[in-house]
Amino acid sequence: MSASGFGASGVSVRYDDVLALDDVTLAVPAGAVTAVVGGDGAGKSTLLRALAGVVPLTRGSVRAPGRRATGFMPTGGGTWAELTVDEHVDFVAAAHGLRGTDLERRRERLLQATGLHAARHRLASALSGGMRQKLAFGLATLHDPALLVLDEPSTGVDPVSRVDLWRLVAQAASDGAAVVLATTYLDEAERTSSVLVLHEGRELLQGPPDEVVRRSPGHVRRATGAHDPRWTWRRGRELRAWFPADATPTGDPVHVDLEDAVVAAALAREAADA
Ligand SMILES: Nc1ncnc2c1ncn2[C@@H]1O[C@H](COP(=O)(O)OP(=O)(O)OP(=O)(O)O)[C@@H](O)[C@H]1O
Repeated sequence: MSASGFGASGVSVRYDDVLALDDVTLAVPAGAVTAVVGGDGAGKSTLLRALAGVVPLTRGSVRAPGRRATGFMPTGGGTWAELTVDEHVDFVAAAHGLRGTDLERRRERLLQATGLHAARHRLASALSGGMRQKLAFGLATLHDPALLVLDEPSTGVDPVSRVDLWRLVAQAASDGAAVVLATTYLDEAERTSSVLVLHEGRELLQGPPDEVVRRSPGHVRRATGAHDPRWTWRRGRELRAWFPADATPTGDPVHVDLEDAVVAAALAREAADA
């Protein structure tokens, strides 16, 4: 864990009989965006909830600044259907003890940054999905948290709003926050400082995106002939095939990106566990 940041060290979390996280370590430095990626049930939400201090640890430790200096945007949540945009700001501001001119300055900043000025008197239930996500982001950052934890902030959001949200995330990091987010969009993760790839609660790969790509196990090829469907996946109009490091791969080489690297790492782990 870096001295100027936060993170998790050897963290395990068990829910009854499910070991959701198994000995995971992650540094979340200030002034940078750190991504947690992985498939369904990989443990992304559990790790973020552990960092936000809302789930008890079974083992390990978390270095975090405490609730008052943490901003948490839960997946698909953080807003209430029956409150207007302005009422959300009032509600969250009250929870942080913000009032007076300081509150009005922060409200104005949120409305400007999220483009929600014209919608300030609208109920959250009458906002588009993208507007709701931007509101949730604005609320999570209203108190200028030192640690910002975002669980799939752009999932289900149209491409234009995704760009807007990403700009807000990058701005929070350049303003000095330690930002950690879960995402299923590997093109987003590719733009972060560091990526943790989780699979069934365990770390598969970790590091700067280009390093993760370089360290991806085995060979990835464009699938041309008949390949075992277990080791094949679709990328746009093409099929990809994965081969273990000691195999002789067939098919054209491809430019491996983070998405290929993550799939390759998951397949390698499945092959090793089989
Ligand atoms: N409250 C809970 N009680 C019991 N099991 C849980 C609970 N929350 C999560 N799990 C289990 O823990 C594992 C990790 O779940 P988690 O939600 O952290 O994964 P995820 O990577 O965020 O996946 P998704 O994107 O599908 O939410 C899964 O097997 C899940 O079923």
